[in-house]
Amino acid sequence: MDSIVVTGGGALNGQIPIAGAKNACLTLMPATLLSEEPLTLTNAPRLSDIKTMTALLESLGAEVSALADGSVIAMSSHEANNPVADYEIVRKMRASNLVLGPLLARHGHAVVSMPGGCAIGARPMDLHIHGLEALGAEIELKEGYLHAKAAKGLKGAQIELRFASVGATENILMAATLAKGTTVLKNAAREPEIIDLATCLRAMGAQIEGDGTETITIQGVDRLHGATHPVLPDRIELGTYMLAPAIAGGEVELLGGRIDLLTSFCEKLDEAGISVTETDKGLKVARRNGQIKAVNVRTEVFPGFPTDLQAQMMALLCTADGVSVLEETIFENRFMHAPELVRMGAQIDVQGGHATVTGVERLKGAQVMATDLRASVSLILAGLAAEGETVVSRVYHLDRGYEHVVRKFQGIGAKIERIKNNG
Ligand SMILES: CC(=O)N[C@H]1[C@@H](OP(=O)(O)OP(=O)(O)OC[C@H]2O[C@@H](n3ccc(=O)[nH]c3=O)[C@H](O)[C@@H]2O)O[C@H](CO)[C@@H](O)[C@@H]1O
Ligand SMILES: C=C(OP(=O)(O)O)C(=O)O
Repeated sequence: MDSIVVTGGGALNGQIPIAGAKNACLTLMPATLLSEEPLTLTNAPRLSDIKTMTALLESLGAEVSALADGSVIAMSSHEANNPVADYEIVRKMRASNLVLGPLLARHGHAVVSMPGGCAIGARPMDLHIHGLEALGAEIELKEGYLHAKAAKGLKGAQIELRFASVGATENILMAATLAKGTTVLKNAAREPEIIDLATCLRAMGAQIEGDGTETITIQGVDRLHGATHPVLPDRIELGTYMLAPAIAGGEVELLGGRIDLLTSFCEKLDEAGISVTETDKGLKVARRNGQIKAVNVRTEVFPGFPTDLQAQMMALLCTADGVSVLEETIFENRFMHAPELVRMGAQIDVQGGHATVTGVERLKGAQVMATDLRASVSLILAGLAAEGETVVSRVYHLDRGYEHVVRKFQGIGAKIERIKNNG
């Protein structure tokens, strides 16, 4: 298993281009199943999760080509007639569950392996299931697979989600585009990735209003056609790299970055003493003066502070002046980076969903282990400012969500390399 070695110290300066959003691309790709005509995505990120989604769609009979070094994904579901999403692929990535709604809408039945829990939480599927059942599907769990059928086709319905789940909103939205009649989805997720999906579906001929608000209305149509859609910039990759100069010093410009994708996060950076300025190419980030101030952070659904940036923010707060409290409200087990940061000299006390971080003057390099995608990158960020060498193992997690991660950090002057281990 490869590892990443970071040598801390030294300010970071330069530019980083922000890729297309993993979480948008992973929901845009299954949308191809809704049409027999081609769907092309531009600005796609080059990530292992995208390869997994490619393999899943191919297993369903779709044709998927990665063009222009992977930044364009051309898909055709003309021949996609297998409605079974196999455990062997689904188990690799939770987002595989996003084929359920499209398969059901297209074939009237679908058999999709339950994705199972993951390191950050149990992540059940009840909201996806209840929503699709409200559209007229009958869903049964048999031998680890969700067997869904809608013999008479899907029908528009009024659905209110108990929690504004991103994935459930996406599955229901996609299924409802081909249902008969009107669907009104209340307490829908409002994340930018939902708006991106709705924008793409509209380009394919869907009738959707209200995306980005709590109520989405979908008027079902008979068929969707082909389209070409640019994937929106990755706000989590953006926020991650914004933290690099915040932690290590220097000034970095994030090309393609937008404040509207990260308003709560930018407000917290401001409170912590980090300046974020809009430029004609993106965002520039630097410390306002030497010291980082302690801040309290509570993760929330959009437009609140994103859970996917909580680990990276914790890395920043480890060397802040004072005591910060981070509250994780989205996932029940998302502080696995804390004990690893403690190995680097951080002072963190985790009690249930709260982590209290008492800032220390300097972190110290150590051997640490990545436990999930965002935890991995938080350890790299911590290593950038630590004294000495930090070796992060199990970095395959990183490949899921950060394209050319080493090259991008090196581009701003970080001392970082990937050590291949073929053993
Ligand atoms: C591929 C993708 O886009 N992943 C993102 C998506 O995940 P994902 O779509 O899985 O996240 P959800 O918004 O669905 O999950 C949020 C919370 O709702 C719970 N829940 C969800 C569904 C359900 O049927 N029942 C239920 O109880 C989950 O266990 C979790 O505690 O949104 C998360 C929250 O912003 C992000 O961290 C992930 O990076
Ligand atoms: C939790 C994440 O992804 P996924 O939902 O694919 O596990 C993430 O991107 O941080």
